[in-house]
Amino acid sequence: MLARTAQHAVQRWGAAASCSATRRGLAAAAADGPTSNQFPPPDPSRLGTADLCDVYHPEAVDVVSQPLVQIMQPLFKDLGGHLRFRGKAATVKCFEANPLVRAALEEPGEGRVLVVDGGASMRCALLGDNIAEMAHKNGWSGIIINGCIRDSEDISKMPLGVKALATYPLKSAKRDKGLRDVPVSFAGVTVRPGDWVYADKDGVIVAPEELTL
Ligand SMILES: O=C([O-])CC(=O)C(=O)O
Ligand SMILES: [Mg+2]
Repeated sequence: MLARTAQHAVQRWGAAASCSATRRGLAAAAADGPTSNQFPPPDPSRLGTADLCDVYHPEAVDVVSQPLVQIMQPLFKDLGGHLRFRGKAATVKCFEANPLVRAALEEPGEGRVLVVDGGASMRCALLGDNIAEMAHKNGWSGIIINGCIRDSEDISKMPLGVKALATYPLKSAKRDKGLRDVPVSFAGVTVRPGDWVYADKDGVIVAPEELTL
């Protein structure tokens, strides 16, 4: 994988400059002058989804391939105070009931991302300010919900990544709890517990292993 990573990085950022420049950073790349590629190398610490796609999904959209990463369809709104977040996935599959969402976010997050398949219901919210506050305090890095949240004004100020389809003011039911830590499929991807999720303003990508740039 590393060889493939390096190879595609070189293709994108220019053979002459990128190998050394990627390591030495933007300032050094600029100092290389005209031999530098017109695009600066990415900041590897950001792990931006576009830069990750350039390396791990190198084939163009019109080429059928089986890349390492999956890209979620662009269905989600950025509703948390953090636009960029990443971490290992934990999952919940539920429909119009959020007890398992609460239970998951009550656990130590250890930098994980909770991925919730709420069946795209537009009829209630699976997350509100109380649960989101708890998630932040427990060390979750973010939450992605195929469904709705509420208390969104407060959640937008929290240092937590939150992506969801929409906001809706009605709370969910508490029966028919659903399933915890099963594979979930929505937005064109399948997320398995333990996969790595990378989210930012551009979108969400999912990989079976931790990615580096
Ligand atoms: O009660 C709920 O289901 C969600 C909610 O509003 C909160 O966490 O504040
Ligand atoms: Mg609330």
